[in-house]
Amino acid sequence: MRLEVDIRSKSFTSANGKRQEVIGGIAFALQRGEVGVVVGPSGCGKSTMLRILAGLDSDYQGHVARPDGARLAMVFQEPRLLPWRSVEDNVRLAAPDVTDDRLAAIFGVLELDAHRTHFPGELSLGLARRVALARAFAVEPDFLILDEPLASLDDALAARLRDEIAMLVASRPMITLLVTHSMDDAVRLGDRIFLLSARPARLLHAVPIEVPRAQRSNDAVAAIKADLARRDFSMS
Ligand SMILES: Nc1ncnc2c1ncn2[C@@H]1O[C@H](COP(=O)(O)OP(=O)(O)OP(=O)(O)O)[C@@H](O)[C@H]1O
Repeated sequence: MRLEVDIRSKSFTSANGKRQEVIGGIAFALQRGEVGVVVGPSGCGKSTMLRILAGLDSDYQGHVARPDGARLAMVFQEPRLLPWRSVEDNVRLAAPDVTDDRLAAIFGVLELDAHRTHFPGELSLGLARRVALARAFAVEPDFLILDEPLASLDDALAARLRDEIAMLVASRPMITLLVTHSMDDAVRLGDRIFLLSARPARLLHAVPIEVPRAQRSNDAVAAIKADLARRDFSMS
């Protein structure tokens, strides 16, 4: 089971008819069990790339091979919950085959048990993100895409949710691709970090993180970040 990405070019035509290249060359492969983290400047084309990988946009030059029959789950920056359905129904509608035990386990890890009967309008952004993540994991995906799942949360909440994501990722061998602006999150969660240039996005470096995720203490993370800074990976 392998994801192969070779996007040579992707352009949009703006309202005034001008073509604008958004992706200028991104190629990598991810194996089952691997977590790839994409880091790049704002507006460089990360969400555009994720839409291509998810199969939502086929208007590009290049080739993407998703694993045959792979079940895909995607968590967008905004949680996109059904407002008139409870938390539990939002998850069950997306994953009708989920067992009560599996649901309880996911809600347990994501600290959602007390919110099963709440409606999306009653939830903070952090809780709504958790529900979107619960929905994604309930589907038991083979390929999981997370677009900035920790953005706009305060530091403590982001750290908790990051640990919860790490726990859920460890519970299932899938291909995970996560986008973030934070080198700290990238180093804590990734097996490989893909550093993109400013628009049009090109893959500048694919950096493996050799220390196993479970052994990434604060000290280990600080050392990895210092090493990356020393190697001065330029992002432009
Ligand atoms: N449907 C579209 N039509 C025209 N231009 C688009 C479209 N979607 C995205 N763009 C442009 O493509 C560029 C890249 O957008 P994209 O959302 O992929 O960047 P990003 O790296 O995810 O940004 P951010 O870090 O801010 O989330 C932007 O300049 C955006 O305006």
